[in-house]
Amino acid sequence: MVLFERAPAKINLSLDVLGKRDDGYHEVEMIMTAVDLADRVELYSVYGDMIEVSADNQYVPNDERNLAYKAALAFKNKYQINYGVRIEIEKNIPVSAGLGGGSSDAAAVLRGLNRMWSVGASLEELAELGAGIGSDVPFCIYSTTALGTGHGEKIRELAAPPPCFVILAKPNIGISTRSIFQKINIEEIMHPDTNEIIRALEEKNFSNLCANIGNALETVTFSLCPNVQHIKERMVQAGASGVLMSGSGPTVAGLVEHYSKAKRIYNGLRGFCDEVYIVQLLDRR
Ligand SMILES: C[C@@](CO)(OP(=O)(O)O)[C@H](O)COP(=O)(O)OP(=O)(O)OC[C@H]1O[C@@H](n2ccc(N)nc2=O)[C@H](O)[C@@H]1O
Ligand SMILES: Nc1ncnc2c1ncn2[C@@H]1O[C@H](COP(=O)(O)OP(=O)(O)O)[C@@H](O)[C@H]1O
Repeated sequence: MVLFERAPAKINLSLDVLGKRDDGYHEVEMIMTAVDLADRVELYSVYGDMIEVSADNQYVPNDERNLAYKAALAFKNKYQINYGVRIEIEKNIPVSAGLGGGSSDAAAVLRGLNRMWSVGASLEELAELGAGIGSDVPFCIYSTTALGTGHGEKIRELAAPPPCFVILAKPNIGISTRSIFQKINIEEIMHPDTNEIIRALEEKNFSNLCANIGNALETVTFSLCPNVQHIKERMVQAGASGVLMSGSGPTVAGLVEHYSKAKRIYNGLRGFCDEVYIVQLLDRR
């Protein structure tokens, strides 16, 4: 048997850090929404009790370090499944980019194995299981628009953003989420107004949304990688209505209402930045 799952990337519309916790994580408040740039995850049932994983990207490990492997192992343990699975991942989401690609692959494996082995777990149960794999996995189980609290794993669905185009620009550097969190100085960071963003989503007010989006981790990533700040400034100058870094970076996301403007900004950034995409939001509620 073979089945496939789409694993969409996410962007942050906000990311606020409220404080450091005793378990080493940071208490966050962040709004995320899924976009239509996605990995393709194929699941093959195989004889025996093995988990095999392969991804067509040199930066992604093809062993038990792969988040998709971890998801399959967690699923088999939780539901006491003795079957084997081969996971093949077509990577389209840039790696270590702040776009949640690995987390989305893990979430896709949980959803897919739930179908393949007819376990009948609810999405809430899969999200709870996913929280043990990574902070972003619960969001990726739903891949809509949501507020993430705790260390990001507590998910509350929000109203969908107004339809828009998003330019994603990723410079050729990978960012370690852990190292960015380690360097935060809580006294120095900016705090986006999460409630204003939620209100803008509820009112489908594009300009208020763009005026309020923001990411507390930008200060840290910009100081380590000034190129990320340059890309943000270029997008603002080029006329994007709202611009912020996604997650811990280095991808910068620019929001615009019309495709023609997205295309102009895209053309201006290519040649200056290695990977540039125009994507749309997945959440069309
Ligand atoms: C900050 C976000 C925003 O989406 O960054 P990106 O990965 O997208 O850049 C995510 O929540 C990341 O989630 P994820 O990539 O799953 O990270 P995890 O494996 O849970 O955490 C990696 C490491 O980052 C630090 N960490 C992560 C989340 C958090 N709320 N506080 C932290 O301090 C911890 O040191 C942790 O060991
Ligand atoms: N299936 C996977 N896809 C991408 N990266 C993975 C995967 N499994 C493990 N990783 C590792 O996880 C790290 C973060 O990857 P990724 O999820 O792309 O970053 P981010 O959370 O910044 O979007 C990388 O070091 C990568 O090698």
